[in-house]
Amino acid sequence: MLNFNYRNPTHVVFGKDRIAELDQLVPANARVLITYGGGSVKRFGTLDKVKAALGNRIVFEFAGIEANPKYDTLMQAVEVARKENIDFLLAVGGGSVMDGTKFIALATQFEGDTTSLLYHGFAPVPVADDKVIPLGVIATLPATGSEMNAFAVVSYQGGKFPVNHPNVYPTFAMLDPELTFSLPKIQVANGVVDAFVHVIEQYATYPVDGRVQDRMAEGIMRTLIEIGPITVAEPTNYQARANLMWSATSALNGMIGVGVPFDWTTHMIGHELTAIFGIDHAQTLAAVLPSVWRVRKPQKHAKLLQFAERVWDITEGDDDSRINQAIDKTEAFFQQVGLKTRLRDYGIDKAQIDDVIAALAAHGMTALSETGDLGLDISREILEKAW
Ligand SMILES: NC(=O)c1ccc[n+]([C@@H]2O[C@H](COP(=O)([O-])OP(=O)(O)OC[C@H]3O[C@@H](n4cnc5c(N)ncnc54)[C@H](O)[C@@H]3O)[C@@H](O)[C@H]2O)c1
Repeated sequence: MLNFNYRNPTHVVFGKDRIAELDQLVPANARVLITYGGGSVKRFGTLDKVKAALGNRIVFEFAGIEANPKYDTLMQAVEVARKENIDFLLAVGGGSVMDGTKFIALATQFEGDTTSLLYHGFAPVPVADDKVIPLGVIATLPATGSEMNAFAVVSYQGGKFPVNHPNVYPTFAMLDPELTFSLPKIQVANGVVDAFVHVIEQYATYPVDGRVQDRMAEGIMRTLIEIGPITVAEPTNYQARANLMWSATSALNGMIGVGVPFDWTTHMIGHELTAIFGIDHAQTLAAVLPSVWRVRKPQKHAKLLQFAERVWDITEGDDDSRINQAIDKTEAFFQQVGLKTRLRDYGIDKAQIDDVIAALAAHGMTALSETGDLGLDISREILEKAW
């Protein structure tokens, strides 16, 4: 196992009918900015319940944080936060709203060019620790794990940029499965696949004898395989949705990623596909992951074999056949929940792979993978196989 530090300060408040508890979770006398997206929180009555729970606090609202949140939109919220001396942010929404709110928390008191916050890759952005506005989240879409991690992804000038800082862990994350019942089926399917691929990026690398991490990862994946199709088909099945919600949070709250290598190739290629073609985040992952595996079988041999046996119960055949069966079953699982797994099915021409390669080059994505040896030539091979 590799050396690691682990700290996760987010207070998880899980279960139905918890919104009234905001009164204890949000500091009394706070000047609160509630952030949300396109209006589903208004339509389904969540916003009214949130405002009622906040009682006499001074509350402002910022609506319109879009999917794949844009820097320019978030800077409009930063202006509101600065003007109104906001000292607590409350995100109500999916990964895009939660991520966007983390960026607002960082940018509001940042002195200097706020676009510079976008260019630190996976390293924490350099802001003085006490200059981040605290935030809480009410998650309405189980997928990203943003509710219990310190990461955000922000869209800017045709690219998607990871941003992180230890002070943007939400102080609390309210996870009520019932708040997700209103999701369209495709968003639930996206959530199942997003969570699954988050686990994979921290699991399907090379073995370091991280037994707890591996078995937790395998447990999350088996859970997603069990409940994924059910929760897509039965939107109001509380137990299935509760298990999806906790799977998605557990997939990316840091626990399974401690002391093990990570990959993130699928995400980095996927981000370019979203930025260029507007394909939903999880759908890019569904198309890219099987192809990453088919190209990187030699590097991932041992973990893919373990994955075949422990996640899919595949015990027959030689090594290569077991790995191939596991990849095929994973691709079929993504299709079963409702996602397409080929780039051509998303309307991309084969010639447009050149645009993706150019974007990867422009964003410095030239040494991907758990070993940093995945250059543009291999990304091209992956994209061609995914087509
Ligand atoms: N921070 C992280 O660790 C992390 C990890 C993975 C992905 N991401 C990023 O998160 C973003 C995707 O987030 P997402 O998948 O949660 O989707 P999303 O937040 O973009 O939401 C997708 C759509 O669902 C709607 N929606 C949300 N909740 C709803 C509800 N309860 N009922 C009806 N509609 C609802 C939204 O309005 C939106 O139109 C991408 O930008 C991705 O890059 C972040």
